[in-house]
Amino acid sequence: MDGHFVPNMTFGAPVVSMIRTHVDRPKTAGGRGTFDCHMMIAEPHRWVSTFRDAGCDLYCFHYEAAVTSVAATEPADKTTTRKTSPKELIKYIHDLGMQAGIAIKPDTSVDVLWEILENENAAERPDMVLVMTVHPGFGGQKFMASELPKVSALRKKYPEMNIEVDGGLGESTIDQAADAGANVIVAGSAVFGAKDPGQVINALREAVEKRRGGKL
Ligand SMILES: O=C(CO)[C@@H](O)[C@H](O)COP(=O)(O)O
Repeated sequence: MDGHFVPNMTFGAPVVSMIRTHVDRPKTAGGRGTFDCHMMIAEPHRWVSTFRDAGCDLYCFHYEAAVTSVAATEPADKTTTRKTSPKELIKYIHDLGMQAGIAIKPDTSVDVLWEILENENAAERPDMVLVMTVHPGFGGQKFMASELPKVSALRKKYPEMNIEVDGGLGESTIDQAADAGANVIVAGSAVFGAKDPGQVINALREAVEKRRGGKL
């Protein structure tokens, strides 16, 4: 969170880099975990290489930020090329060796994603879609079930794609999200506020696995 795209600020690349030293690389690379960096920031093209170098595995940017990036001035960091369209940005993220995610806010229609997902060039297609189930900016908000039809529509067209939900997820809301087809779950308050975080994580994982025949 950068205080521009959303009205709040959180940690940046140096913190990601420090945490990375305590967490193995992705399972696919023999490690324990994937660093999925949800970039709630304006001008997401400017930070791709910085977060790659910090240890990010999946760089997830907001559709709204990519399409509204202004091209009037050069980026301060001239080592990165300005990328304004989602498909260019996805290719750039892939070129730098990361997976690419694209996120939409509650006010954004899922229809903006079809053209991006149907791109014939795999390098320009996202590996994951994130459907926000709160307005981004703050943890601890109420889950918006109104966003789940977007998840269902995506799952119907893309049975195997990673579909993430974020905001207000916990044991009381996971069934709705999993029923709609979400298989990547972000939970802040429910996990960090729990007496037994591991138990909550297991419950969320099991709810998804149950719907997906044992696979996330
Ligand atoms: O960053 C955001 C929203 O901006 C989310 O990732 C929340 O932080 C998730 O937290 P909870 O809604 O689970 O408390």
